[in-house]
Amino acid sequence: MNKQTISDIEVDGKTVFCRVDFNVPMKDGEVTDDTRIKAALPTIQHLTGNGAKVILASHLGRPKGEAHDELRLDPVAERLSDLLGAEVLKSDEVYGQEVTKAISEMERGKVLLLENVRFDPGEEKNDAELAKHFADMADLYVNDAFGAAHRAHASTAGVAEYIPAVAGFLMQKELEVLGNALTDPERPFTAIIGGAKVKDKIGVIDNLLDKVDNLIIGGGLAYTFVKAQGYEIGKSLLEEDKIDLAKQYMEKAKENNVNFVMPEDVIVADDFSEDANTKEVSIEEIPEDWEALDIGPKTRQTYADLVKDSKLIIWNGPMGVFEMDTFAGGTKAVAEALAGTEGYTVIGGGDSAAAVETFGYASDMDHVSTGGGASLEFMEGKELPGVTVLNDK
Ligand SMILES: Nc1ncnc2c1ncn2[C@@H]1O[C@H](COP(=O)(O)OP(=O)(O)O)[C@@H](O)[C@H]1O
Ligand SMILES: O=C(OP(=O)(O)O)[C@H](O)COP(=O)(O)O
Repeated sequence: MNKQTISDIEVDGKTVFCRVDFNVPMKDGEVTDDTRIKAALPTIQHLTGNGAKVILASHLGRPKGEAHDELRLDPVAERLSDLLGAEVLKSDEVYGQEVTKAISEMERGKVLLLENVRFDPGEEKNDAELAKHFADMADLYVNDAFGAAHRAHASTAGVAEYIPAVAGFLMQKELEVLGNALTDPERPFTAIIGGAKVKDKIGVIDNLLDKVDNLIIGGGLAYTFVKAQGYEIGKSLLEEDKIDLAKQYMEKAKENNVNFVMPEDVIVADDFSEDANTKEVSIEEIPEDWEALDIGPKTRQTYADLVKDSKLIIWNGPMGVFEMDTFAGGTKAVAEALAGTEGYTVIGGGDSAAAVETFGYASDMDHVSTGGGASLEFMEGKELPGVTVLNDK
């Protein structure tokens, strides 16, 4: 990586403003999944262990510049404290006198978590005043918030204008794993793209067609491609204005000698519900009033075989409506294949990560990215503002 990291810089005696992505799922005031908090621990422990005062900043949800009690970071501070086995100070302010006082009274090796930075209207506007307030608190900026690296906000980008700025370990790992996968891939290289966000993912497909050996399409995304091939898809998910693009991509796949793999059979349902009537049909036979909500058994086998024979597999987006047991089989089969392959496996995207977690395969994956939107934009070849602002090596 051509950006400086915390390994390149002395932190002893420094006050560090460290942006993390603690945008974690919560229910009734409790953190329900602490993956993102755990992922930031190596950076936090490196800083505290090497004599820095650590100021942590994160967003939670989308409060749009106003304080909302249910989006305060107190439960996150509590969980972080449990994980660190050490006290975590928590401020109710994003910046200001209370914060300044807490920092000046803090000992080295201690951690202070600021309030949800999106309570301040300047955060998402990348307001220079707010960025200066952040920079004034510290000697060094560390960005470890890979999940928010595609946002140009005051705490993810603006602050880096004023003090030295380096990447944390999580940021470094995410960029290296995803970067290596894309720039110097082991082959056969297979990408599996599914889910429902056709608009968001179509750009990734374009970029991946220049890099992969196999491009496997599943989930709701598949049916725009099936339609583009001239088959009827009943009431399955369709992005009408992307049909021409889908055709272009299938052409591009041929030109680039990419094995473009689509479902050959599917599970169709007469209703979008768990107890709908279902049947297995070939892709040419989707009935008019039915919708395809999962890939069928032959397709699962084909996809699993390709995964088994690949050296590198990137997976983004479930193969079916996996939240309903009736349509979870395809996603489960692909997750199982990834868990069993000897190839290197990379999972990106909130729902795919949740699926491997739900099915108990998370620990069998080589890398489960903490960024959904961020990993997609990275794979699309877009610049991530939260990375661009960091100091070059
Ligand atoms: N055949 C399908 N029809 C409709 N929705 C689908 C289908 N297959 C998957 N989905 C839905 O796609 C959603 C996930 O899509 P997406 O957000 O693009 O994935 P990710 O978060 O992994 O990037 C899930 O809620 C799932 O129910
Ligand atoms: O959860 C996040 O994005 P993700 O769901 O795409 O991984 C990040 O914390 C970014 O949050 P945002 O999309 O509100 O800027």
